Formats: sequence, C-alpha cells, structure tokens
Amino acid sequence: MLGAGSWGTALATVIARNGHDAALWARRPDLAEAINRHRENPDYLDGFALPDRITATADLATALDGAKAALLATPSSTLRGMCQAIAPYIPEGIPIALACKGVEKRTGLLLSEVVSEELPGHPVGAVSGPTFARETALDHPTAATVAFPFSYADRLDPGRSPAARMALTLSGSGFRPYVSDDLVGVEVGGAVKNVIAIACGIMSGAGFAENTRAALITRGIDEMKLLATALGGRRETVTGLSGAGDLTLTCSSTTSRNMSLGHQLGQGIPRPNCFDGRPTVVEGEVNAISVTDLARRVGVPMPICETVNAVLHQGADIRQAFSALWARPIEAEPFALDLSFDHPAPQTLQIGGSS
Ligand SMILES: NC(=O)C1=CN([C@@H]2O[C@H](COP(=O)(O)OP(=O)(O)OC[C@H]3O[C@@H](n4cnc5c(N)ncnc54)[C@H](O)[C@@H]3O)[C@@H](O)[C@H]2O)C=CC1
Ligand SMILES: O=C(CO)COP(=O)(O)O
Repeated sequence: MLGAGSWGTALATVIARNGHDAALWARRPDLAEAINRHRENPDYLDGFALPDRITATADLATALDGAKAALLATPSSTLRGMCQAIAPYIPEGIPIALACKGVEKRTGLLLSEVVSEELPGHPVGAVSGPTFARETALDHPTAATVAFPFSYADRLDPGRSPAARMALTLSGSGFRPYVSDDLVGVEVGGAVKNVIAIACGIMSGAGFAENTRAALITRGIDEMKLLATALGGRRETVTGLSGAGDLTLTCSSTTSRNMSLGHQLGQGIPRPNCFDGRPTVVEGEVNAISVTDLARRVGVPMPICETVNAVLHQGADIRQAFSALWARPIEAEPFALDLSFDHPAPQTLQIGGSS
C-alpha cells in the first residue's frame, strides 16, 4: 500500500484483517516508525488499533519487495511522481490498483492512463466507491467496486483476472467488493463526485437545504454520465457504487472533506482559513480544473463542475455563479431531447435562504 494517509491505512487494515501481509509505505520515516511502534497511525487514523500484519516502512524497495499487487493511495496530484519513484522497485507485471480519485491536471489523463504511461506492462485498475476511511477501518459494512479492463484470457477464466484476485484480497467481513470491467466509468465517477460534493457544500453553507442537494446530486450524475460515455465508459457504471454511490456519500455530510470545504466557503470563510488553516487533501479542488478542462476538450457540458471551478479558481462570486447555474435555459431530462424556446431573464438566488 503506497500512501499511509487515512485511506491507505484503512485499506491496508482491510487487507491485513483478511489474513494477508500488508506493507504500508509512508513518505515520512517518523510516521512509519510511529505506526510500527504504537500499532496506530497517529496522524491520519488516530485511536484505531492496526492489525499486526501491517508493517510500515518509508523505504519503497522494502515496501515493494515480493509484492503480489500494489495499491496507490497518495493524492492524485502526486501520482505521476509516485509511479516514477516506484518504477525501479515494483515487481514485474503485478497488478496496480488506484485507490486515489481524480484526473491529471496537466494532461487531462485518467489516473489509470498516467500509471500505464509510467509503468507499462502492469494490469492497471481501481478500487472506488462510497468508503469513508474511518468507517472502513472500523469494519462497518461497506461496498466498493474493483475495476480492471478484462483481457480475452480474463473473460475465459474470470476467477484469475486481476479484478477478481484484487476483490478476493479485499473481501472480508464488512468489506464487500463488486467487480467491473468498466475502468473508465469507475474512474470518472470517482473524479467528478468530489467536485459535485464541493457544490453541495457551498450551497448548504450558503443556507440552502435538501431540495438543492438532491438536485445537485441528480444533475451531477448526469454530468458524470456524459463525461463517462464521451470517454468510452458505460452509463450503467455511473449509477453504481463508484458513481451515484460515492456521490451520495460524499454529498451527505461534512465528514467528507470536499463537502466540508464547500460548506465553509459557502459560509463565507476565506479558503486559507478553511479547516483552521490545516493542509487537507481535497481532491475536488484540483479536479475542478482538470475535470472541466477534460469536459471542454471532449465537448461535454458540465455546468455544475464549471461553476465550482469558476468559484474556486477564477474568482467568481458564489451568489452570482450559482444564480447563473440555476437560471440556465430550460433543458430536457434526459439530455438527448432537442429543446429551444424563449427563456425568462435570470433571477438572483437568495443566498442565505429566504424565509
Ligand atoms: N479518506 C477517505 O475516506 C478516502 C480517500 N480516498 C482517496 O485516497 C487518496 C488519498 O487520500 P487520503 O488518504 O484520504 O489523504 P490523507 O490526507 O489522509 O493522506 C494523504 C497522504 O498522502 C501523502 N502525501 C501527501 N503529499 C505527498 C507527496 N507529494 N508524495 C507522496 N505522498 C504524499 C501524505 O503523506 C499522506 O500519507 C485521495 O485521492 C482520496 O480521494 C478514497 C476513498 C476514501
Ligand atoms: O472518497 C471518499 C469517500 O468515498 C472520501 O471523500 P472526501 O475526500 O471528500 O473526504
């Protein structure tokens, strides 16, 4: 497990609890030492006792020595550098699963494409779904999708496919994996849901409530569907755990860092003061840029993601941006129906709610 943040630690716990040895790579030697000494990750999952089969190390060669599979659980923005760093040590041909979610900012590549570019010759997939780290570590009933493209040989013998083997490794009392061959659909869901969660947070922080959240979730699913299908993924995948499932979780409470960031911004807290000024991984923040860039490139309208990007990165005013989002010309649902008729002038939303 490459990355000893909250998610890497939780997934390593799932694997170790299932009776496998899990090497957990931490960037900082002092954290690796603290994990081994205290059987706890004090920085990212404090108060939770780690299984004995987890061994932390800050040395990549040690972490990957004899590995049967590798999971990448560092922030998406660090992924290419991580792949380059592990290239000399990763055993030939082992499956690599992404546990991080996003689209690369500079290139607009899906994270699996980044891994394949840097580490050719490995099956590359993803583990993605509605999975808060602490609940997963506590073995709360949790379900997620394990997605790898299926080769012809995998179809003939699915039980030996990388997806099935990864799913079997993760499958335990509380953790229930599902298997998919639609990696594109799964990755798009994981990248987009964080941006939509920021939108939900902004609106709740600004004083709006459940109608608004349900609208953003539902229209967010539509944005996911359009991007996934434009990139060759399947619509049905977007209604699964890695799409609608994760979107629902992430947009439901400020346990989500993405929802929480939006909520604080919606309350008028300046970005530098959010999370009390602590640096926090908020994937939707950087992915607001990469997702909207990618959407424009493939010609897909994603107005919610565009609005979040405008607020976070282009200095747009929350009230004006979200008013404009709500006042867009009437559209058809589903999107395919061709509509055109006169539309009234945009109205301004009453941020802070109206009584
Ligand atoms: N926390 C959660 O509930 C879940 C998180 N994820 C995803 O997992 C990924 C990691 O997130 P968390 O573990 O939650 O973050 P975290 O904030 O708990 O930990 C971040 C980790 O990344 C490491 N890191 C930071 N900068 C780095 C760099 N330049 N190079 C290498 N490592 C670096 C940190 O040392 C730390 O181990 C994200 O993509 C997130 O969306 C996915 C599912 C659930
Ligand atoms: O991806 C997650 C849950 O599936 C974690 O969401 P946050 O990064 O918003 O906390």
